[in-house]
Amino acid sequence: MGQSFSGIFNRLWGVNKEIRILILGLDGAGKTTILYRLQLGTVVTTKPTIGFNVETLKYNNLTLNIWDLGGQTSIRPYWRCYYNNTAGIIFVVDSTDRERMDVACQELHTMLKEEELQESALLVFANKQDQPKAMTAAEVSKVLDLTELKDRSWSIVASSAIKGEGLTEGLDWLMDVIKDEQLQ
Ligand SMILES: Nc1nc2c(ncn2[C@@H]2O[C@H](COP(=O)(O)OP(=O)(O)OP(=O)(O)O)[C@@H](O)[C@H]2O)c(=O)[nH]1
Ligand SMILES: [Mg+2]
Repeated sequence: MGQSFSGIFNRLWGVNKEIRILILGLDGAGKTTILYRLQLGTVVTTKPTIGFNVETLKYNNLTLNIWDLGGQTSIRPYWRCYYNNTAGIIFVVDSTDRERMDVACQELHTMLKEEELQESALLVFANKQDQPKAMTAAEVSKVLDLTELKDRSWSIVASSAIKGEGLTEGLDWLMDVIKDEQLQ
């Protein structure tokens, strides 16, 4: 009996449901490229984002509202205006940008301290893996201090937005976690 109820809930979860996802990270990390790669399946030519892009993506029976925010230093203070009601955060790192890993780490942990994001799951993309000098996902995980995160579902996935690798895998993980947490 219990099992059949949970089966019904599982199937009903997501019907007409809207899920809010934020894509954050330093400028040039590949956020906008990832957003449109996920939505259109192609690589688009981007300009630095001033403000945000928001797109709707159908994922199974869910509607994902994905907000891609500009990552330049001067606009990072505005990220917090978008935190409310966020189910999942996608934090994108340029894995070749070794000089700014400490800045990425700082921005990530500052953001995760915000009250409004305490319930949000975190997916990190160690992006630009097609580049020979890219740090591995394990190396990025270490410099970002991800193992220090407590009481939060998180994962790091190696990706290349240009080649389209890792993106679906990452999104699948994020949606599974959000579903599990909302069904509890
Ligand atoms: N080689 C490689 N280049 C990438 C990858 N993803 C994005 N880029 C390139 O990196 C540059 C910046 O990408 P954007 O998607 O505009 O970066 P962004 O994070 O949105 O940057 P802001 O809008 O300034 O915050 C572009 O030239 C992209 O083509 C990747 O996986 N591999
Ligand atoms: Mg952008």
